[in-house]
Amino acid sequence: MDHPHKKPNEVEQLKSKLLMQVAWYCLFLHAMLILIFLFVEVELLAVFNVLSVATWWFGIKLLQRDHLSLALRIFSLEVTAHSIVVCVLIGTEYGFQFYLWAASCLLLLDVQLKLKQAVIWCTTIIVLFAYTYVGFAHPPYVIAYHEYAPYIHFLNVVVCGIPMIYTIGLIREITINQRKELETLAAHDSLTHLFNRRYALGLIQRAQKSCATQQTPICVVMADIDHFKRVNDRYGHERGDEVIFRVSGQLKQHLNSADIGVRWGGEEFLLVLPNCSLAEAQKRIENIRQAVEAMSFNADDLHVTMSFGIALWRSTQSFESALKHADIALYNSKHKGRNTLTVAPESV
Ligand SMILES: Nc1nc2c(ncn2[C@@H]2O[C@H](COP(=O)(O)OP(=O)(O)OP(=O)(O)O)[C@@H](O)[C@H]2O)c(=O)[nH]1
Repeated sequence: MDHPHKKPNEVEQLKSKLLMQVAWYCLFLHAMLILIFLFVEVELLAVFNVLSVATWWFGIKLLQRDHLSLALRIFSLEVTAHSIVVCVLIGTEYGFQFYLWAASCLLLLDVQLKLKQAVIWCTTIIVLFAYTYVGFAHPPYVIAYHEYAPYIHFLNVVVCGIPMIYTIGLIREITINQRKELETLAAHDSLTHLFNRRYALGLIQRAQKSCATQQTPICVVMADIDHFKRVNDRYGHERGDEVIFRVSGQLKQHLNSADIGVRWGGEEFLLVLPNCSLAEAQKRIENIRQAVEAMSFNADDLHVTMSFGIALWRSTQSFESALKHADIALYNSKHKGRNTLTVAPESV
């Protein structure tokens, strides 16, 4: 449900900004057209352009008050009516009917319009576009400088086409970026930015399959911050969060791109190390242990240590079984007095 204080939608904000620029551009364009139509003596079209300037001005005011949807509908109506009137009066030779495509695209940008309604309206506009070639072949007016009609036609097609491509391209980019952002949010834990448990399970299974195919070893490590409850109790929950965040950063620094670092629980982490032998895993985890032990925090007397349990994940074994062995090894590390690592006996 929408909350009054929710962050404004980035696509809607961008649409509003773009539309404001387009609206000012159209307002000046129509103002110029007043002069041009007076010059070529089609006074009726000059009058229509006065109405258009007023409409675009009104639309700009609506945009300034954040009425994007209403502004889009008014702009679309103006462009449709204007194109049809011009085609009725001077025919299709000048290419003004192409603005009907722009009107149709404007309506599609209105997300408050239901898709079904938008499709019906847009189809109607496109049918009108097609009809202009049939219905307005013999216009009542032949304007002065008629020989320039092909050039004006060319210009109108370009003026309609480029902004449409630009706008759709930009919205495409934002949509892709937003999808990536959502994927990152769904995959990571918000405090540590390590993978979350749910997302990591898929990664872990694929990593194990790949190691089994290539017949390379893979290790599973359970890690836990020692006496973390004391940190919370003595320094407060906020400082506790900072410790979890900084320790996670330390873990990340020691992970390769193929490794999978997961926040498994509150102060408990799972590391899956593909293409890594038991001996290599022991060496790497010992480095992490020493790095965590050497960390300093904002509170001078605060120091933390970590305990680890390492298991080799055999290709015949399920993940749950490898995890259980690593968990028991971690328990043994705790039992031995913490700040140490233990290899699961089954792995040796
Ligand atoms: N600040 C903070 N604390 C958390 C978070 N998640 C879990 N905790 C706390 O972490 C503590 C974990 O305590 P225990 O599981 O008893 O273990 P421990 O005190 O670390 O002791 P050992 O594991 O036996 O060394 C609990 O007090 C939880 O409330 C978190 O996101 N932030």
